[in-house]
Amino acid sequence: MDYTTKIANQVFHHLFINAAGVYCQTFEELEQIQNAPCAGAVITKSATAKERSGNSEPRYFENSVEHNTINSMGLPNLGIDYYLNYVLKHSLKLPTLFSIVGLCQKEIIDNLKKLQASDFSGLTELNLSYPNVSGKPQIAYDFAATREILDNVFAFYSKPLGVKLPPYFDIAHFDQIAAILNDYPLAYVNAINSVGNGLVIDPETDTVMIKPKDGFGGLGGKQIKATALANVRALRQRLHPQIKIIATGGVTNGRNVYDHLLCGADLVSVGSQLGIEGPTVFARLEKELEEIFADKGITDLRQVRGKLKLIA
Ligand SMILES: C=Cc1c(C(=O)O)[nH]c(=O)[nH]c1=O
Repeated sequence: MDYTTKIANQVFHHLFINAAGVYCQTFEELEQIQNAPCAGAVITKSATAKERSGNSEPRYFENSVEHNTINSMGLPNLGIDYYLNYVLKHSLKLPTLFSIVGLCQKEIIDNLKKLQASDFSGLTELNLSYPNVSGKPQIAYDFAATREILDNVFAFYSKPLGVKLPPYFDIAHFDQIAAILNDYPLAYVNAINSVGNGLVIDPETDTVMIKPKDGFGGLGGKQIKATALANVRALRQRLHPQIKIIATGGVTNGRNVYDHLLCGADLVSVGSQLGIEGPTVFARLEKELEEIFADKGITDLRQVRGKLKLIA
């Protein structure tokens, strides 16, 4: 199968990319994705202006039997300069995306001004969907704040930009966020981030699994697949066709990848299952996907992308 896919100035030869936050904290982890068979791209951990240690532990739990995770990492990262150094100083095998975040609008703008002034020429992913530490809703759940930030960003940022979105659960919200995003020259959207503020309990001890926020954390893995598919589908139906879609959420096997393609995904990112299985996951997913293509006689991605069928 020819997986060649273009987003802005980047050409991808495989569908898969790590989800920001997974296998991308350090040079070593980033290189493991660069060298992983069937990986199509790499993205950095969402970077703040300065290094952060993140929340207290335990802050992550994976159920490898059920392919589910919960996390409240608290934005640990080595700071924007570390990741800039990585993308500018090393010969990168794959298209490498730069994830940016800010605990306030000023930090977002300052981070993007630094990228704008740098020699980085790849795709930037503005994460609008991390749990906001100041107790307000996540940025992308505040539609006025989202519009304000994108107005301020596109007043100066001229390099290709995508945004990472949280899951939406209301048709009116799909309509509202798409109407905002369609007003900007976005290269892509990445949907979805973890499903916010879930709760997992240890049956042995009647205790929450993670310490931060009294156990509330972002959900990932199999449990969020239906929500992820719906968000990819709803955004594909509403966004201008030039805004591409990186699908994230619930990918644990080739069928899930196929379903995201049916919903309109251009690329597919893997988070929880990558963390559970390691970088060999991409080759397994691609093999399983090709078995499905063979069964269905599919020889071109255009026969699948966006081809979800409805019931007449
Ligand atoms: C950037 C912080 C994020 C984090 C985190 O560092 O806690 N966890 C997520 O599931 N998604 C995020 O976007």
